[in-house]
Amino acid sequence: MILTVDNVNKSFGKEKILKEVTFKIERPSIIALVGPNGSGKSTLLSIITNLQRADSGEISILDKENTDVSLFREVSFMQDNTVLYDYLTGYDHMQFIADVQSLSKSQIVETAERIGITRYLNKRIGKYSLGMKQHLLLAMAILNKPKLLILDEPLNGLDPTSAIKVRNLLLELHKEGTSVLLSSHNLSEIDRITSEILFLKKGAIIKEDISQYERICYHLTVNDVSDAHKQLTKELYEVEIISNQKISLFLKDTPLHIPLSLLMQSGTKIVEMEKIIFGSEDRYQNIFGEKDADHEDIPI
Ligand SMILES: Nc1ncnc2c1ncn2[C@@H]1O[C@H](COP(=O)(O)OP(=O)(O)OP(=O)(O)O)[C@@H](O)[C@H]1O
Repeated sequence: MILTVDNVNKSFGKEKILKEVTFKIERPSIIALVGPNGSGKSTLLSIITNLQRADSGEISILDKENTDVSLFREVSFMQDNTVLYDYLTGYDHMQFIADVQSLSKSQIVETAERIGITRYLNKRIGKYSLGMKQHLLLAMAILNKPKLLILDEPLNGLDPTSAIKVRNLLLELHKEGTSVLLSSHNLSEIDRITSEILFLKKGAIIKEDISQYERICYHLTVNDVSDAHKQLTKELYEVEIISNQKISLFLKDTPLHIPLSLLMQSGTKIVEMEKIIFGSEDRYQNIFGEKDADHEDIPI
């Protein structure tokens, strides 16, 4: 068993943040923790990594209690960049971890290369951009090749190219046997990494394999919208007219060529086609919707 979270409760004052949170990671996987701002994701991750105490409940990692100090060699937690010291260099931060865990200098060099931070490793953190800090934090977290890698918003502040690099790195680490538990607001990136999602709603976990909700939608620009709509609905396809030239066609298991040939045989001209995948974003809207005002951002 990689991680067991059993009946975890946590309140701050009168506010109950986590209510009987229970879930397991049984095999090496990538799991995303998703919820609105202030829903308790960071609190849960720091409780799992024993940086905060739960009011009640039990947590074990790799079949040891999460308070077991020997776990620091097998588990890493990437927190936000407030853990970095402005007057130290990136190398100093990596060196500190290497010293504590008896890792070699060559591991620092290799990891820095892998993440692509070598060129600024000797600069002070005060001169790092947000994205550079995120890369360094990630390098620090994977330096010890952990069995369980826990990441709080690893995609925060990354440009699209860097986000793709980080996504590919997480997929590679997973192939190498690392389990990844990450919180993120970037649902389209999450869809590309995993379909296993823990939604945190009003303090409780809703665990879902969202691949069951994944649907592909094609926006088709056609010469005759109402005729195309008629032909497809007659064959029980899910279709919506979105403008006087465009329809949306939702497919789950049917190959695209079947409805397309149906349209062409009935004389419809398809001028343009765009593919859209619906996954966790759809599900997020269903679970949290706009009416869930419990965790609305409060203007300061
Ligand atoms: N040390 C603390 N003392 C009091 N309240 C706290 C403390 N830490 C967090 N909270 C409150 O607990 C709630 C959950 O915070 P948390 O940071 O875990 O949420 P989050 O889901 O990670 O949010 P975000 O997505 O905005 O990062 C918030 O209402 C926050 O104000």
